[in-house]
Amino acid sequence: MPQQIAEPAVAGKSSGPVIVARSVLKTYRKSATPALSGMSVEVNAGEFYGLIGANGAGKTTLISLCCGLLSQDSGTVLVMGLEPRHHPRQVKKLIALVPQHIALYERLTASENLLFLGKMYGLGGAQLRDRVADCLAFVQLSRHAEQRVATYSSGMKRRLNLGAGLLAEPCILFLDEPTVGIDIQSRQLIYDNLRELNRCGTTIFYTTHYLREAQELCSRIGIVNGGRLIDEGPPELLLARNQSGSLDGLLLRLAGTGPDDG
Ligand SMILES: Nc1ncnc2c1ncn2[C@@H]1O[C@H](COP(=O)(O)OP(=O)(O)OP(=O)(O)O)[C@@H](O)[C@H]1O
Repeated sequence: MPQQIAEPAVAGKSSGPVIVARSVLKTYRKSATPALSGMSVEVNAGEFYGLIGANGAGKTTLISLCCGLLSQDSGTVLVMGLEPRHHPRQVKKLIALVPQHIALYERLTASENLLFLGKMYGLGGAQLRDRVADCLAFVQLSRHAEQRVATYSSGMKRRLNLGAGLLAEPCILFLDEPTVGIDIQSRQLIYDNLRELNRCGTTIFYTTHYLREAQELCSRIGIVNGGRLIDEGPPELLLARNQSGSLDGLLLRLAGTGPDDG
């Protein structure tokens, strides 16, 4: 079982959607086709929401908009009622992003990485040291706290990447393919950690290519194709409604066989 982690201050106490995207359009500069072409999705407080879709479907773009890293061309994006592009600082206090790439300093130890990041979040002193210890324990890396990240396996780096995302006790955790390329043992540990976080009230918005994983973890799944949501629902309803035995089959049928299918 993962370590208990403190419940976020506001999470679980509000009801209604905490993430809203409405008719969002986004085309990258110099790109001929839109990355998002009328994306609409709502995620409620306390949900474990999974977004699945082919490469290039628009998942990372949506997360980047929600985290205030990009601006949409039109449409609405709200995170806990705030527009990330207009209130990036307030939104950043409420959320954390665990990106697809490993965002860690290889030459620093695990604790040094988290201490550095914690200071950037405005934490300090005993509070910061406690948070670092809690986050390392949560991802079961306490024993390797003083080891340089360069010596970590990819699974350990992924776990530390997740631990880093939890430092500021976010109300909403955005995870962009957090388990890509890691072994089943480390993946299982991450699943346990995420379930525990969600049980404690953290809303999780998550993208993955491991469809079984989405089916196992998520209370609701959205299927995105060509920059818009084409179906969504609890996994079992989604499968029943589409008379499909597996999410793989459903995704292939609804979203085509690959990113070039249009
Ligand atoms: N910085 C960028 N500049 C131009 N085009 C981009 C940029 N980032 C993404 N795109 C394009 O936007 C579309 C959506 O990309 P996005 O990364 O959001 O998809 P994704 O669903 O997250 O894909 P993956 O599963 O491969 O991570 C793709 O066509 C992609 O080529």
